[in-house]
Amino acid sequence: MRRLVVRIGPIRREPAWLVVTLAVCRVVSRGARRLARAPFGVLAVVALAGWAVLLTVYGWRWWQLGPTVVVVLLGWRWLWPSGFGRVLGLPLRSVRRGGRIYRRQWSSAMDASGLVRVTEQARQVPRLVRVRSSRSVDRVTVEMLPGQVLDDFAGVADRLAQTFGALDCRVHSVPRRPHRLELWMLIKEPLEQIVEPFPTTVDDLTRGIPVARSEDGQVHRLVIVGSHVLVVGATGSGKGSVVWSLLVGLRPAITAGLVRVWAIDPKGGMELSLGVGLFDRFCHGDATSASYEEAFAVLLDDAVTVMRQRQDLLRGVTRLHEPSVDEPLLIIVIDELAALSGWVADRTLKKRIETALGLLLSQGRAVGVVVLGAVQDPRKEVLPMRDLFPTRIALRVSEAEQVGLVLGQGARARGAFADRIPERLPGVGYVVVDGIAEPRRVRFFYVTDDRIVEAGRQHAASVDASEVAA
Ligand SMILES: Nc1ncnc2c1ncn2[C@@H]1O[C@H](COP(=O)(O)OP(=O)(O)OP(=O)(O)O)[C@@H](O)[C@H]1O
Repeated sequence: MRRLVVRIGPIRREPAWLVVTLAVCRVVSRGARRLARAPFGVLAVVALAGWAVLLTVYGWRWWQLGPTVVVVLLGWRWLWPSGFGRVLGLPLRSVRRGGRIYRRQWSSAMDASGLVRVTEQARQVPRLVRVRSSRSVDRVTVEMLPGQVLDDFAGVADRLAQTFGALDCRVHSVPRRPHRLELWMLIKEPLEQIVEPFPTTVDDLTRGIPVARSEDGQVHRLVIVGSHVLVVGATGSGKGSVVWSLLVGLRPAITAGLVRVWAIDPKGGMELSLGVGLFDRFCHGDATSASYEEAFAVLLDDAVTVMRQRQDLLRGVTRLHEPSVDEPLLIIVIDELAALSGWVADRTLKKRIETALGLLLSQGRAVGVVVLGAVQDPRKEVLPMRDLFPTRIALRVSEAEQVGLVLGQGARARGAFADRIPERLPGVGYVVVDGIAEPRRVRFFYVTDDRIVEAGRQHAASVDASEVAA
């Protein structure tokens, strides 16, 4: 008798009963975990069980079960729509879209995109593992064939999007699963809505400050400890929202004395002055200074001095500084980097600024002196040290070539189309962190002027209160 077997990927073959049992166990345990996180879901199950007991005691009627379930589900959906969506709505949507759209066309879509391997013995198709849908994105997990890499899929992302009727397709690696990847099929623009800032705590300094929402609806965190951050974007692309999402999110750590901010605003203080309450030092040009670039050079030289002192202190003790009240993380915020590197007319000053910046960018992060810089134009003659920033963010840029200059060669081929971000979506951009293959598309928080001022006020009030207490 022939045994029924199910193909699992290109290599393994397992009996069907084992695959089905494992799948059922996975669905039940996932459902139970989701339910445990949804109080109304637990309540609904308890209510249904109670009702069933009552019906049994007073005479069980099968037809009564249907209306009971409907009433409970409607009540749940009405009273707690988000929990209902998470526990029931989205899993059902995942099953429906997974079956109707992806599984049905999978094999032919892989074929049409050149991802199928045909040998004399077999025709090997990358395996569709599962589909998880949110309202705007379908995350399709795929097991690649031996020898395939993420770039093979990234190269045909446009074709895959077109085949499955998505607006766009992004390819992401799966942590700790080198054989798998995720295709994020965008059903509708997930970053259309403005994102309100999230509250932060001191602990977020090490976990990463929440600064944005990513396409799958998750909060995106930016780790500034041990990393310089470069923000590039055309005028009006929302560079300010990146800077302020981070600085306002850092407010608890600033108040706790774990972070100090020195800010340089070459645009005469127009960009950063609202947050002056959060800064330890604030340096900007004005009409009365003959050469305000000199002031920028002094600030950068002082930062280099702090860096040197830290190096003496930490040499032989640790390779990565941990922020403390005695030795806080020092963040140098520079609103327009080009004004410091490319546009300085005085040659001596230009050299001095470039030397200080180069030293900070090449040696500062290990000892807790980091740079957060924004710039409109990423070309080498304007920003010679752009490669020294481990975290790079490209908001809307004007030309396709600029994407590679900011995010690294190949980033655009992996789906970072920063040149295609529409003007109506300021604050949307791609983030690349050294060591992580693919860029993430996110929308940064919309931080109003009032919030920035409020953050400065909160900081000042806490400092005053602690001084009075002392
Ligand atoms: N994350 C965001 N969400 C929604 N709107 C935003 C966001 N960021 C910025 N905006 C809006 O976009 C406009 C331009 O923003 P911003 O001034 O930060 O751009 P910029 O890149 O700093 O421009 P410039 O280089 O000219 O200073 C502002 O009107 C702002 O309200």
